[in-house]
Amino acid sequence: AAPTLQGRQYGNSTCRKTSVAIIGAGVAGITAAQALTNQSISDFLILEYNDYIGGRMTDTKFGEDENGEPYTIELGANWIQGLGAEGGPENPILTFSKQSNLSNTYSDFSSILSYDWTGKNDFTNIIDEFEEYWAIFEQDAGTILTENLQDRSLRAGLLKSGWRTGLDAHRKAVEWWQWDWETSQTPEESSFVFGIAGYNLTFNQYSEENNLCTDQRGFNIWLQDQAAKFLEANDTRLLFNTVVTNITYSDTSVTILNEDGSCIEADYAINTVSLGVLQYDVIKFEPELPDWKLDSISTFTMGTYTKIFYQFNETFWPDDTQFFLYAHPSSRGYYTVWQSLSTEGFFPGSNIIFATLVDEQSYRIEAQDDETTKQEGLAVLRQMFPNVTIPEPIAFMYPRWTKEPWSYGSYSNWPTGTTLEMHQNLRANVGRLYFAGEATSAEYFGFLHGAWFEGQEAGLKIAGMLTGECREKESGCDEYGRYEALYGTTEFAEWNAENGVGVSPFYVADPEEPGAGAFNG
Ligand SMILES: Cc1cc2nc3c(=O)[nH]c(=O)nc-3n(C[C@H](O)[C@H](O)[C@H](O)COP(=O)(O)OP(=O)(O)OC[C@H]3O[C@@H](n4cnc5c(N)ncnc54)[C@H](O)[C@@H]3O)c2cc1C
Repeated sequence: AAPTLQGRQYGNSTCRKTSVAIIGAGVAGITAAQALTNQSISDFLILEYNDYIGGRMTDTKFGEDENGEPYTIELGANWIQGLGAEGGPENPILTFSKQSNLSNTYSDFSSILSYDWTGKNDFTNIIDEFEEYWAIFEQDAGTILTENLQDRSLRAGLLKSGWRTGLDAHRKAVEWWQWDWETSQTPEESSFVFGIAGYNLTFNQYSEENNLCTDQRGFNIWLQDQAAKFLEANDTRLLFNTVVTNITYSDTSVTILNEDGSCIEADYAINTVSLGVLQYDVIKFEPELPDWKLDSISTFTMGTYTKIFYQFNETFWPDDTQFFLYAHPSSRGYYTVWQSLSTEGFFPGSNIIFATLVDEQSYRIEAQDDETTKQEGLAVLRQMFPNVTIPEPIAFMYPRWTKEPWSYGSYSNWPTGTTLEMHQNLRANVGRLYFAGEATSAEYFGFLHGAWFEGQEAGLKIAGMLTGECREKESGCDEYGRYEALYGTTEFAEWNAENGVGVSPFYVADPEEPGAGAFNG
């Protein structure tokens, strides 16, 4: 039966009681629970939509090996990004991966060949060229940051540095490989300052190295192993297949209603659902979330990153190369990056290769059937390798991240003109309801380690408030800071003729009052 609100008994003894309710068993939810456990708080419940620990770190079985066994492939997060260098911190995801003996292989981005509609065509020199511009626009972003100048789009930053694609398909492909492939959005859609800062905080602070998980237990095994340190098998505090539909919050408690009619009454709650889930209004909040919260939820963006997997009966591409860059003559981002798994260190002999599409291209293929997409990719491969007779694949699949009701997209991004204050409002609690996850990380949005640190911080803050003992030194154990009004730079009085606006933007022509709209007399 469809769940209704009628069976709801808030504050009534039929609600299960707990100190802390955690919504989501992804990275942030598990680390929040671990932080609570480490502060001796064991009275929590984790409510999870799916039936596994991992959230957007999720895998599936695909194709088959020579023994007829399927491969485990990652549909979501796949890399440990920014491993860490000597003298600097180690990425916590690497630390946990080591504890789980996770199989992973270094992604060598210089192992790349380039192609276009004519077949093989070496334009990899443009990659080096782009990196020279990077050194310039990175400096510009730093100046904007330190001097509190106005943010602009990454596109504006690129143009200012002198980088141009014009209509050149090869330059567009290189730009896509260097930017969109990482952030899942275009330079037009991305903040210049926070895009570059986010990049540096991961790849300069840790290192530029990325390792791809090839573990046949699935990437999320490391998170399951961490969870097993404080959750028992079939722990009754972990509720799978539990879909939260309503949250009632106040300064004294949080009550949560689930789709199955059950309810939870908690002293505190941590909501770790994705920004996409928040944007789709899946969960009804009571009272309605305040304006400053709704503004931040609607400002930050959720990108989509789609991996399209093909298995063939042979490896017809060079099996010593990891990446294949393809420039389509007119469509930017059209099957631009292909990644071989049939390569030493990955799944050699698997004959598996996958393409990545993001953003508008992802939305386009999510709206069409599998067969159409399969044929599009095959047509691209046939352009890339004109001398090979490319057969139909023996296995094919791709996920539709934008349509997943527990994710609605892949990971977040900062649009042009955002501020740290606007972002802080995404992190800030409302009453006793807290928020954590990849998107609430100002430092590492979009990454596993971002979710990790944010879950930990929310858990520690709440533990501090419950026990009166603060472990969270830097940001404190009270509520998150918030900014209820965020002002721009242009005062209303500056809307005047001197600045080029001689007519009031609120003026509507009125025959009774001719000329009434003019400013300044
Ligand atoms: C395609 C893709 C590729 C990526 N690649 C990388 C990568 O290579 N490296 C990297 O570091 N990061 C990568 N990421 C990002 C990384 O996966 C995320 O940053 C991270 O997993 C987010 O963790 P989280 O805990 O914030 O959110 P989630 O993992 O989304 O956890 C939230 C949990 O809440 C649950 N939930 C949602 N709605 C409800 C509800 N109504 N009721 C109950 N439960 C609910 C969800 O099922 C989920 O388990 C990638 C993501 C995607 C999708």
